[in-house]
Amino acid sequence: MKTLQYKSPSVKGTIKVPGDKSISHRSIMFGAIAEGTTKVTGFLKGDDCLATIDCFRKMGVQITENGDEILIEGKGFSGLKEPEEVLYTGNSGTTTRLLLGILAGRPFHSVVTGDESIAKRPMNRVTDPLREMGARIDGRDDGNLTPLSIRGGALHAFRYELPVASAQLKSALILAGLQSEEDTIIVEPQKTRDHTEKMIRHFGGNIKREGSTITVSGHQSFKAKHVQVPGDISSAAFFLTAAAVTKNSSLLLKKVGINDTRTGIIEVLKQMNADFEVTPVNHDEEPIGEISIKSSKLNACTVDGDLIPKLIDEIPIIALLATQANGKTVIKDAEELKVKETNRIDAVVEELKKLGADIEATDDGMIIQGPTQLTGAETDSRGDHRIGMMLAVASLITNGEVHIKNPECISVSYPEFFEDLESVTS
Ligand SMILES: O=C(O)C1=C[C@@H](OP(=O)(O)O)[C@@H](O)[C@H](O)C1
Ligand SMILES: C=C(OP(=O)(O)O)C(=O)O
Repeated sequence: MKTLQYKSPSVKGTIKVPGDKSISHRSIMFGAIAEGTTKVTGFLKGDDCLATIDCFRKMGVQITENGDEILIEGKGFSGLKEPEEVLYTGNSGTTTRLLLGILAGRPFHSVVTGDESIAKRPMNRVTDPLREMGARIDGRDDGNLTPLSIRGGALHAFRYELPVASAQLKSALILAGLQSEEDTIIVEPQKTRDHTEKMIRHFGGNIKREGSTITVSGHQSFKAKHVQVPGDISSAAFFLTAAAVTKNSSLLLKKVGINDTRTGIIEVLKQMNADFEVTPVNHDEEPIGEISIKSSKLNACTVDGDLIPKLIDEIPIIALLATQANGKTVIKDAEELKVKETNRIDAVVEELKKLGADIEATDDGMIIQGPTQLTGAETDSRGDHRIGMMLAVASLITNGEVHIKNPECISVSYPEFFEDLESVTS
């Protein structure tokens, strides 16, 4: 249990959030399937990405830590060995789903399982199309739930329209497609984060995009590269909110990834009239920027449609922002929240209600009326890192203590979160 109480704090100073989780996972995967030594700097040493490292070590890939660097001795797709042990993906949906895409093309047997939250998350969105490509996959609920058993092998030509906007599903099919005998064509209903596509190009592979259609050719091989992981905008969102909702605040966030498939939070801050500025500092494939933000007088807004995939993980903290914005904020088209680490519609609504927020769940999102003075209460992260961090930021503006059950889960994406929060609050 964590107890937090602040008396009218300001959020001030400079902060560098840890590495991007999505890019960190992919850096290990591409380092493992490339040939040569890949060096990764800025890697997120959170539980989820450490689970990815562990899975590839179990397939015989040598991965070492050298201070701030991770070194991966890749030997190509064919260098991956049949694991003797179960591949344990912990709490990480990204590890589980992307790994399935790699395993689908490997000529060996493996078993993938995760924690009790992963055991409830739907895997058939990935296993059904991978079976159509030629992989043999079985598991509970006809291959929908972990543990999953995979026997990969030759994959054939495949065209698939994704039934759901999911970068994990898209990436799993791309990773399988890279090993296929023929082309794989994937059509996205909405644009989702494109870190996999960018990493393929970075490692010397090719992938084409025309409108919403992605074409991946098979039998690709990659050469080791240096990957520099930018700060995670999904982690930055908690501090952007902390500064915007508190008085006399002024915060600078350095080296934040501002890939335009991830900047939905920036668009929401703009719509809410927040006092902030984004300054790009490079123009690389994965762009990086500095974001400065001050205490803000916020207006309510609508968050929906194509914006949702660009901020899907930020919705818990956007809900908190909305409790401080003037008017009715409507979040819709976000059914995917129901299949994250928790059902995040229920978790956000029920936990924020405990703090006195005026918030209602809908079938595909939530409606929040603001501004409200929040009050202290007993709350529960429910084992979901993003709910835990949202509740911790909420404690900055409650007029009593906030007790958070199971705060440890925050180490999934942000092991130093409480130290960083401490360092910018006064
Ligand atoms: O591809 C990725 O790295 C991720 C994709 C998103 O999931 P979905 O693909 O399920 O939307 C996101 O919620 C998750 O935190 C990371
Ligand atoms: C949904 C998330 O991650 P994953 O799907 O990888 O568990 C998240 O980090 O909010």
